[in-house]
Amino acid sequence: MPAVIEVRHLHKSYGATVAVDDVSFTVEQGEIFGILGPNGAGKTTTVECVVGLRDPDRGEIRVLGLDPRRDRAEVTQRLGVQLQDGQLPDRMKVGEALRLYGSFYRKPADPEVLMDVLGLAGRRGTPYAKLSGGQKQRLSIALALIGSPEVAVLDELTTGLDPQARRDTWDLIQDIRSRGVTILLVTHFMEEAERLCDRVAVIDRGRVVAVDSPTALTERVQDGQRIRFRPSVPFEDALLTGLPEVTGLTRQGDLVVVTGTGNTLHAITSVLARNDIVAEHLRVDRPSLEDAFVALTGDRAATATGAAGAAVGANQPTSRRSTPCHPPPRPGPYHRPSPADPCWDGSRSPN
Ligand SMILES: Nc1ncnc2c1ncn2[C@@H]1O[C@H](COP(=O)(O)OP(=O)(O)OP(=O)(O)O)[C@@H](O)[C@H]1O
Repeated sequence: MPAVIEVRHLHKSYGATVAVDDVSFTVEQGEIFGILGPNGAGKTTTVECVVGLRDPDRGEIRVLGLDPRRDRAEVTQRLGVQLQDGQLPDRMKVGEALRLYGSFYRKPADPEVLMDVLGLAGRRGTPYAKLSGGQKQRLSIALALIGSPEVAVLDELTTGLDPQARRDTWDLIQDIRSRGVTILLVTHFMEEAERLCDRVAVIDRGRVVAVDSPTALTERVQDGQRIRFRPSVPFEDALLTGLPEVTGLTRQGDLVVVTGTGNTLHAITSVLARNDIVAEHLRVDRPSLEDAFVALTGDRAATATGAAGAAVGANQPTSRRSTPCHPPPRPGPYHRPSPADPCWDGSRSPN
């Protein structure tokens, strides 16, 4: 079966800024495919080219075998898009927005069903301005799905949501995929990529540095496991750093953190025992996707970890671009390509 999305040697600059240098990947039917990368890596520019909102300088893109620029009317009918910074007029109601968007499509989904699935049924008559952040996010997903798309492109879909709303949204995305929709997902969140994505393209400085499943990416991390403990009595680093299994040792206050390969745990606990040292509060961490990400992209990807998911570059200032078609020139475009949308007709900010 041909790939649903094919991107080959995509290149896109904004003046002197090279946003996307050389990006290639394919997305197969029924996949949830993630694009992960630090701020400014070129993720949004890549998906904007994929959905036809930007003209690549070089490279080739096919979506369902179509050229997103040349065949844009057809691509628009078959591709649902939720891009960053979507906005609707404050007074537009949830039900109205869905009906309006549905009118752009040949085979619109039933707004009532979508509102049910997305937990918006009770909000049918609520104006956009009165929705919570999570409800706005769910509405933006509903608008991406109102055309019954075969492919959905979702950019930063859970940014700004609380942990529970984020988890609910993940369940929703899995449900959408189980209905046969192929999903291209841009994310900053490691846990999101790990939970949802079948495969991930890691993009750094406009280039793909790896494409693989989250598990396979994690397995690439050389330093394997990380062991933390509090020693019952002080000891010299050399006691453990001399072991062939140990690749590193750091101290965080009275906590010792050892990284290693092979059976590091056995090696260090044996040595400690022989020296009458008890490893208290011992914890073994397996490498995570975040470790793989940092290994692949270097220190630009310094991240914060947390139960709700580590955010790539969470401690970096957000680089901002001018999004296409901003401010929206007509009701509720969510910057989505629509035959009726001036955005779509090239009247937006320059490519
Ligand atoms: N319209 C634009 N005009 C000028 N520069 C832009 C424009 N859009 C993006 N850029 C620049 O291109 C580079 C890639 O931006 P892009 O938004 O594609 O990255 P990103 O990985 O999506 O970033 P983020 O995670 O912060 O959203 C950045 O240096 C950005 O500042």
